[in-house]
Amino acid sequence: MGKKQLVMIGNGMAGVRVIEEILKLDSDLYNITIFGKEPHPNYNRIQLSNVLQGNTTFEETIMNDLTWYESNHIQLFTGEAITRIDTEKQVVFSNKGRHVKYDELILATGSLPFILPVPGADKEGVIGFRDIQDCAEMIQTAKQYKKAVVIGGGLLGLEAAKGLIHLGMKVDVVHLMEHLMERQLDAIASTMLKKELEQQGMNFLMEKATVELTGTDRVDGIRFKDGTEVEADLVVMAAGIKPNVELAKQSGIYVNRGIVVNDFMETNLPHVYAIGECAEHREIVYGLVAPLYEQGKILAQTLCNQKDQRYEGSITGTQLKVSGVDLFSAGEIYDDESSKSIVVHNEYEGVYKKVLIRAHRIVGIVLYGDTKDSNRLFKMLNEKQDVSDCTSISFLQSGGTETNDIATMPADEIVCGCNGINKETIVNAIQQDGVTTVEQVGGCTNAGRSCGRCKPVIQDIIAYTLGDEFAHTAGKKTVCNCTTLSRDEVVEEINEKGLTTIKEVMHVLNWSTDEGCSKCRPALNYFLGMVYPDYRDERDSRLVNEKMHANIQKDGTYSVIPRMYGGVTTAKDLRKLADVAEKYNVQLLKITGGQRIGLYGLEKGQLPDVWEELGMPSGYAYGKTLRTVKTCVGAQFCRFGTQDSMSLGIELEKRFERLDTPHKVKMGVSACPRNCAEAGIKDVGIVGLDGGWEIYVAGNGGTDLRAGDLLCKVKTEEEVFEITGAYLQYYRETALYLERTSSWVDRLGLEHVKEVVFNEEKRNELNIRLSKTLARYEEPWQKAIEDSSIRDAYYTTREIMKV
Ligand SMILES: Cc1cc2nc3c(=O)[nH]c(=O)nc-3n(C[C@H](O)[C@H](O)[C@H](O)COP(=O)(O)OP(=O)(O)OC[C@H]3O[C@@H](n4cnc5c(N)ncnc54)[C@H](O)[C@@H]3O)c2cc1C
Ligand SMILES: NC(=O)c1ccc[n+]([C@@H]2O[C@H](COP(=O)([O-])OP(=O)(O)OC[C@H]3O[C@@H](n4cnc5c(N)ncnc54)[C@H](O)[C@@H]3O)[C@@H](O)[C@H]2O)c1
Ligand code: SF4
Ligand code: FES
Repeated sequence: MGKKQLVMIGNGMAGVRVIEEILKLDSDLYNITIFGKEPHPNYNRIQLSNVLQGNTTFEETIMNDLTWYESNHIQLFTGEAITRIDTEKQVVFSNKGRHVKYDELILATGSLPFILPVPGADKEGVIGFRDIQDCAEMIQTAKQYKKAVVIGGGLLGLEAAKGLIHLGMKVDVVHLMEHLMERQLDAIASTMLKKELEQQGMNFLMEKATVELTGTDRVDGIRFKDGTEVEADLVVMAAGIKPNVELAKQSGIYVNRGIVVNDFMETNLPHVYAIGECAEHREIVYGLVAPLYEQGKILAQTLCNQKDQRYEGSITGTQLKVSGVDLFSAGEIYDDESSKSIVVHNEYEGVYKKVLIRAHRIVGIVLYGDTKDSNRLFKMLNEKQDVSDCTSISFLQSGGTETNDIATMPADEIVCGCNGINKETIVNAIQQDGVTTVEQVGGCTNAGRSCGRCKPVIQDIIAYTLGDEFAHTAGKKTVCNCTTLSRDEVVEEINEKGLTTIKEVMHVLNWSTDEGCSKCRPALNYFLGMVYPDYRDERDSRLVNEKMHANIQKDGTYSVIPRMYGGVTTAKDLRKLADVAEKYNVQLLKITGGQRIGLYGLEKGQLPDVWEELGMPSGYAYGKTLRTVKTCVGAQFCRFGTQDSMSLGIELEKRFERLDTPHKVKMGVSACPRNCAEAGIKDVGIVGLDGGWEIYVAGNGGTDLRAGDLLCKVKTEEEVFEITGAYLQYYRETALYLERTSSWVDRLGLEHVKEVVFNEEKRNELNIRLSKTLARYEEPWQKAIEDSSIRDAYYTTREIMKV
C-alpha cells in the first residue's frame, strides 16, 4: 500500500511540532503537504517579542528551515492560504487555485489578534502583534514616528510596549482594568510590576475604554469613554486573541469558540483533526505553547495508529519576557473562602510570593521578583501533591535552582516548561548523546527551543554534568548539534583517519544522530570535497538549492539563471532566452544584480527541458561557489579604461566557476579606480591601474556590509590568477562552513592571509591543490539533461492528486 496523504493547514508552532512528532514515530507513513499563509518557513512566534526588544533577529527565529522540509520530503506551500475544504471528497482548495486531496487533514490555523470593533480601527498605523509582518511594521514605524500606544496591559501588550521603547518610541499602555495582567497577577504583584515598568519608561492609562481611533487616513489619536484623548502615531492592539476558525466553520466542522476536539484531537468529522490555538478541548482554548505541544504528542500518536494516550487538558504557567522583570503565575490568583494562602512579601527586595492552597493541594502560584521556585511549586501544583506538611513560610524560601543546587534538583523536576523536559532527560542527552551546548540539548530534547527562559538552567545542568570537561568544551563552536567536535577537529579527524564518506565520518566520530541534520550533512559533504580532490559528491546531502541546481522561490517554483561570463552576452543567447521564456511562460525575466538574466517561476519538472533548450551552462546562482564576476566595460570601450576588465573578468569566471567554497564568492573587475563594477565590495575585487592591477579581498555588499582590503598590487593578469587562486584555496581549506570571506579574513587577520599567499612555496602548493579540484567538476545542467536517472530522481513533480 502506498503512503497516505497528510495535509496540514497552518505552518505554525503547534502544527509543525505535530509533524516533528509524526516523523519521530513513523516517517514512512505519510506523504506530507503543508500550507502556510505566511511567506516563511516555521518560525518561533514567541521570539517576536525578543526581536522587537533587540535580543534576537528574524533569521534566528526560524525553527525549521526550508532544508528541513526538503530533507523530510514535506511539500510546503508558503504564502498560500486554504480557502475551502470539501470534507466529503476530502480535498482542500487554496487561494492560488491549487487543490490537494487528503486522507487525513490537520487544522492548525492558530489565532487572530482581537481588533477592537471601534470606529477608526481600520486606519493606517493600527496593527495587531501576531506575526513577522507586524513586527517589521513596528520596526519600520519607529524609524519615522515617535509616539506609540499599546491597547492591552496583558502579556502581549507589555512585551510589545517594551519592544517599542527599545525602538526609541514614547509608549503609552492603555488598559481596561484596574490592574495589569489581571488574569495572571493579584493586586500586589500587579502594582509591583507597574512600578517597575514605569521605571523602564512605560506610561500607563488605566481603566480606559477605547471608543474611537481618530485621524484622517492614518491614526493620530485615541478617544476614550470618559471623554479624554491621547495622541498616537501607531496603535498596537494587544487586547487578546480569537481562535482562527472561519475556514473550519464554513466547511461544516463543529466550532464553538475554537474547533471542538476530543481527547485524541479529532473533530466531529472523520479524518479531520485540529491542534493549537484554533482548537477547543473540554471547553478550553489554550494560548501558550506548552499545552499545544502536549496536544501535538497525542495527535501524532493518533495519526500513527498508536492511540493509547488521551489528552486530558493542561494547567499552564506564564512568565513575562521583559528584561528586568521576573514573574511567574499559574492556576488561581485570588483567595476565596475555601482556600488559604502562604505569602512572603519583602518590599525592600521587591519580592512577592504567594501560594494558594485548597484541600491540602496547591491551586495557584504568583511569584514576583524571585521565580527560582517556580518549577518546584508548579510541579507540586500539576501533580496535585499533598502539601499538608509544608505550610510554613520556609516552603517559599528554598532558594530554588542555582548552579550549586543542580546536584539536589530532583531528576524528574521540569526544567523546560514549554516543552515539558525534566532534568533527567537533559542529563541523559549529555551523558548518552554527548551533547555539550544548550543548542545541542535543544536539538536532542527540544528543551529551550521555545521561549528560551530555561536556557540558563540548562547551561548549569551541562556545567554540573560535565564537570571539568565543561571548561574544555565551553565556548567551542561545534559543527552542529549532532556532534561535540568543531570544524577544525572534524577536518583533522577526516585527514588523520582517512575518512571518506559522510556516513563514515558520523559513525567513527560518534555523531549523536544516525542521519545527521541539515547543518552537518552539507558541511561534511563540503569538508570531504575540500580534503579529497577526487571526492564523489553526495548530492542528497547538499542544501536544497544546490541539490536541485536551481533556486527555489517562495511559491515553490524555481529560477533558472545561466552563466553570462563577465556580464557579456550575444544576440543569439538573448534570442534563446526570449524564446524559452515565451515557450515556458516564465513569470518574470529579470536582470540580476550579478549582470545576467534570470528566468523566474518555473516548475521543477520543467527545469531539464529549459536547460536543454537554452544550451547554456549553469550560472550557479544557488551555490556555495563562485557566483559571478561583474565587469565594467573597460579599455575596450570606455575612455577612462586603463585595462581590459571584460577579458580578465571572463577568464576569471571561466577558470574558477563551479569551485565549491564554504560560502558564495562574488568577484568584480573594474578597469580604473572609478570602479563601475563595484570591485570594492566583492569577495575578490580587481581594479585596473596604469601598468597593473590592485587586488582587493573580503569585501561584502550584503547584510554585513564591508569594504574590501587591499591585498596587493600586481603587474600581470597571470599574477592576478595566481594570487586569486591561492587566496580562494586557502579560504576553502580554513574557513568554517557557511563563513563568508569577509568574516573569515576578520577572524584570521589580513596579515596572516598575506603571509600565506605571498609565500611562494605555499602559494604554489595551494594552486596545485586547487587545480586538482577544479579538474573534477562537471556541468550539472548538462548532466541532468543526459542522465535520465537524475531527471527521475530530482525533477519529476510529485503528482498532486486530482479530484
Ligand atoms: C509576540 C508573541 C509572544 C508570545 N510569547 C509566548 C510565550 O512567551 N510563551 C508561550 O507559551 N506562548 C507565547 N506566545 C503564544 C504562542 O506563540 C502561540 O501559542 C503559538 O504560536 C500558537 O501556535 P499555533 O500553531 O496554534 O498558531 P500559529 O503559530 O499562529 O500558527 C498558525 C499558522 O497558520 C496559518 N494559517 C491560518 N489560516 C490559514 C489558512 N487558511 N491556510 C494556510 N495557513 C493558515 C497562519 O498564518 C499561521 O502562520 C506568544 C505569541 C506572540 C504573538
Ligand atoms: N510571555 C508569554 O507567555 C506571552 C507573551 C505574549 C503573548 N502571549 C500569548 O498571546 C496571547 C495574546 O496575549 P494578550 O496579552 O493579547 O491576551 P490576554 O487576553 O492575556 O490579555 C489581553 C489584555 O488586554 C486587556 N484588554 C481587553 N480589552 C481591552 C481594551 N478594550 N482596552 C484595554 N485593554 C483591554 C485585558 O484586560 C487583558 O489584560 C495570549 O494567549 C498570551 O498567552 C504569551
Ligand atoms: S571603471 Fe573606469 S574603465 Fe571601467 S567603465 Fe567605469 S570609468 Fe570606465
Ligand atoms: S521554558 Fe520555554 S523554552 Fe524552556
